Amino acid sequence: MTSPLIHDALPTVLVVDDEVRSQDAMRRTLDEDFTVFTASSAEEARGLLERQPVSVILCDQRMPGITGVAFLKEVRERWPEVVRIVISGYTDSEDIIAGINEAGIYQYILKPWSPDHLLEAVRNAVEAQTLQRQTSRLDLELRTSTRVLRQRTARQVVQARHHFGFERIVRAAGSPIELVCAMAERAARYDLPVLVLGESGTGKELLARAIHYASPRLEGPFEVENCAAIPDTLLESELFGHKRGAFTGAYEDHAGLFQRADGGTVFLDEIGETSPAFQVKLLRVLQEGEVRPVGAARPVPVDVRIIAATHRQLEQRVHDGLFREDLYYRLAGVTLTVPPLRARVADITPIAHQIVQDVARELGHPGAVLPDETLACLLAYPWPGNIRELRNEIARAMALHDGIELPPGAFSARVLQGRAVGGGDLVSALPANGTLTERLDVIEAMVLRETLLRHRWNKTRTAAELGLSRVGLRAKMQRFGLEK
Ligand SMILES: Nc1ncnc2c1ncn2[C@@H]1O[C@H](COP(=O)(O)OP(=O)(O)OP(=O)(O)O)[C@@H](O)[C@H]1O
Repeated sequence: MTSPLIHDALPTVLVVDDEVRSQDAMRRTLDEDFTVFTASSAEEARGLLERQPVSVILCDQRMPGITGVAFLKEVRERWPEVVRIVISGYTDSEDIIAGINEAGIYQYILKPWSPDHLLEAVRNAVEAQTLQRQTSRLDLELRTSTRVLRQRTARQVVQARHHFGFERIVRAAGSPIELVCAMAERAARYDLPVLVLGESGTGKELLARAIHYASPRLEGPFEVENCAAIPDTLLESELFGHKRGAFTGAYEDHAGLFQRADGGTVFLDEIGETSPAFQVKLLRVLQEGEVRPVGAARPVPVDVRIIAATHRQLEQRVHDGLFREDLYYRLAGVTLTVPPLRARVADITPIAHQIVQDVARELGHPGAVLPDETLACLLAYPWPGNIRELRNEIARAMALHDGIELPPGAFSARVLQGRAVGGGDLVSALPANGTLTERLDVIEAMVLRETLLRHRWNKTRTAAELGLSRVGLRAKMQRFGLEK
């Protein structure tokens, strides 16, 4: 065995041949471009491979005790990164062909070899090894970053679950939204489409998110599209994607929201506003489980759960021919109705407190206190814009009012007038959805609130005016969350 002066910059080649003359010939050919080691037997070669990193091994097929291919098979198992070349005469070719796959031979060179051919073969082998190393490094980096990404995703999932779970839906004990949440939590477990009905600002999106994070899809994305916000043509490309050149301005392929949400949930808000043409396309996606990007020849399979929402009476729209019946039934696997805020007066106080905290955090505000007089005022207003309106009112009052305590005067005239008339206009205050009992409950709560306010929360006088016993009045106040 000979060990050359190791030249750091040159790749290393190990020549294994029991004939010293062949070894020398190969060394002379390769010496200028490579650091060449030689070994006269498999035994010697093993010793060297154990001590010395080698890029390429050139092995004669005929050696005492072991064939080149059999030895290279061992090399493959123990030093898989070494690129293997076998050198043989014509008569050996059958053995080589039989073992070539098992030994993972990069190339075999026939004797008599020409120096140029040998040099080129070794150069190519070194290049192949460099590429292989780069690929393995990239592969490792990819696997590591995917793992980091997954870990981060798992952490984010826990956080998201905390931020968007059902506990984020603030409500008073006994609130009608409790029943909605209980149904939603059950529905979340099964891969059924969900249709969420309710007026604007009632928390339909919040409920949809909670469903996603309580579902087996929680690690997948939750993608939101407001179908009323963009014209039909854009909506199609936004949801289903488009191919480059599909229309003017489509400079690149674009993955649509459905593809981005693969494995997760798509929340389609304001579904009632979509055109009949778009409804047909959406129906096809739901039926076939695949989307066809605009301008694409082939559809792409997608695996998403759909939660759709609307403030419209969707069944009525079906009846009026404005919404496809077949699509309606596809979307309405489970239908949940979020009651308006005025139908759950008991929720106003805890939600208002939560909003104060949220807004303080978001605006970097020191925080605010809502005195009883202000809460009474908030309770008396019918909140046609629901929780979104409540949130806007509180944020505005916190931003504009000096001082921690927010008196009724910090709120807009609309809200103050609501208090003055004790519940506002009855018709506009009525919920758009719900059973007769639910709607009558809203009216009952408004009448109670108005009378209580007029009598400055004096229960004896309020009960007397309404023909109730004090105990009866207290029970109703409790039921509707009308505690001052
Ligand atoms: N129960 C609740 N507790 C606390 N915040 C709530 C609650 N419900 C809704 N919100 C808040 O009210 C605002 C409006 O809610 P959301 O956007 O979910 O309503 P929406 O019904 O989807 O409205 P739209 O139909 O207009 O899209 C959001 O800021 C949301 O965080």
